[in-house]
This record gives sequence, C-alpha cells and structure tokens, in this order.
Amino acid sequence: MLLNHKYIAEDKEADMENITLIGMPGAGKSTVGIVLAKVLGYDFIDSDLLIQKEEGKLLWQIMRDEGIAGFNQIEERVNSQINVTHSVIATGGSVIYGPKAMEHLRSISTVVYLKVNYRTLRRRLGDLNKRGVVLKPGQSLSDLYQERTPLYEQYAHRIVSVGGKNVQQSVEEIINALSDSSAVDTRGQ
Ligand SMILES: Nc1ncnc2c1ncn2[C@@H]1O[C@H](COP(=O)(O)OP(=O)(O)O)[C@@H](O)[C@H]1O
Ligand SMILES: O=C(O)C1=C[C@@H](OP(=O)(O)O)[C@@H](O)[C@H](O)C1
Ligand SMILES: [Mg+2]
Repeated sequence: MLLNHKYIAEDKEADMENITLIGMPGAGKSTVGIVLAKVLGYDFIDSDLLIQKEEGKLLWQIMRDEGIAGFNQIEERVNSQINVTHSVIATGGSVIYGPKAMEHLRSISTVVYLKVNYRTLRRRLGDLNKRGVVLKPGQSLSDLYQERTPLYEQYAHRIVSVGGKNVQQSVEEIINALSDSSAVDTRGQ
C-alpha cells in the first residue's frame, strides 16, 4: 500500500521523507508533484510560490526588478531555507544554478530529476519569454537544455524519464524509482 510505502530505508535522506523534483521548465514538476504528494499522503510545496510569498512579488516582477542574477540569488536563498518533513518539493527549473540550495535539498530530501526529451519540452513550453524562463541574452531552449542537463544529472539521487508519460504514469515511475535501491545516486554520496 502506497501510504505505508518505505523507500531506500537505509538512506539518510529518506528519514526526512521529503522528495524534491528538479528538471526543465515544463517537465511537470508542479503538475506531477502535487499528484505525487496526494498519492503518498505528503504535503506539497512549490518553491516558485515560496519565492513569490517571501518577496511579495510575482516571479516576472522579481526578474524585471532584480535581473536574472538577482532572481537566482533569491531563488538560492529561499530554497536553502526550506525546512519541511513529509513533503514533495517542486522546485523552479533554475534552482540548479544555486549550489548551496542544491546541497541543502540533497541533505533534506531525495532529489528526483524529471527528465523530458527536448521535442516534448519544446511542444509543452510555447513562448519561453511569456513563461519567464531564466535565459541569458541570445540563449535558445536547445542551448538551455544542453547547459542544464548535466547539472540536473549531477544533483539527482534518481533520474526518471517522464517524456512520453501522462501524470499518473509519471507518479508511478517516480514511486518505482524511489523503491529501487539499485538506482541510488551513482556519485556514491
Ligand atoms: N504528461 C504530462 N505530465 C506533466 N505535464 C504535462 C503532461 N502533458 C502535458 N503537460 C503540461 O505541461 C506543463 C507542465 O508544466 P508544469 O507542471 O508547470 O512544469 P514545471 O513545474 O516542471 O515547469 C503543464 O502545462 C501541463 O499541463
Ligand atoms: O527554469 C527556469 O528558468 C524557471 C522556471 C520556473 O519554474 P518551473 O520550472 O516550475 O516552470 C520559475 O522558477 C522561473 O520562471 C524560472
Ligand atoms: Mg513549476
């Protein structure tokens, strides 16, 4: 039964019973994350909403007022301060630019990279500028995908491919990956 489901029981992170979702914008961290939380009986938090609450502004207003570097600093600070148990944490796609935030999230949770192939992402995302993705001048979605993929892989305890899957299938894949002790962090940390 899922509510009694214990995964990677010997792992330190699992004692906290938090799951952090990382991945490209449009990967489904927010959409899949809330369903995952419901299935597991966990709380759900979305880093983007925490940032907006802390700053009293919408994400695009923070980017407008502080620039991308300023937004990244705020994002790193807010994610570094998350202190929860029994929660699914959906991060924003740019969280991996903050090493302090990533080390913190790795210490309080099992970090799961929701991997989506480029073509699926392109279809889901539409106009990147309207979505407020952290892009450097002249950077395309393809550039961003290539820049970020190694960072997502570097920080993940688990990697789950969700490109061709619906929300329910993605939730099942994540739970399977969390149960699979052979899929433990290949960096051996
Ligand atoms: N199989 C799927 N899983 C998750 N999201 C999907 C799927 N198919 C289409 N979508 C759409 O893709 C978008 C994912 O966005 P979101 O959950 O906000 O991702 P993220 O938080 O990773 O940026 C939503 O508009 C969602 O409706
Ligand atoms: O990847 C990015 O550059 C961003 C992703 C967004 O979150 P989602 O990944 O939930 O869309 C949000 O944090 C911000 O607009 C920047
Ligand atoms: Mg999101």
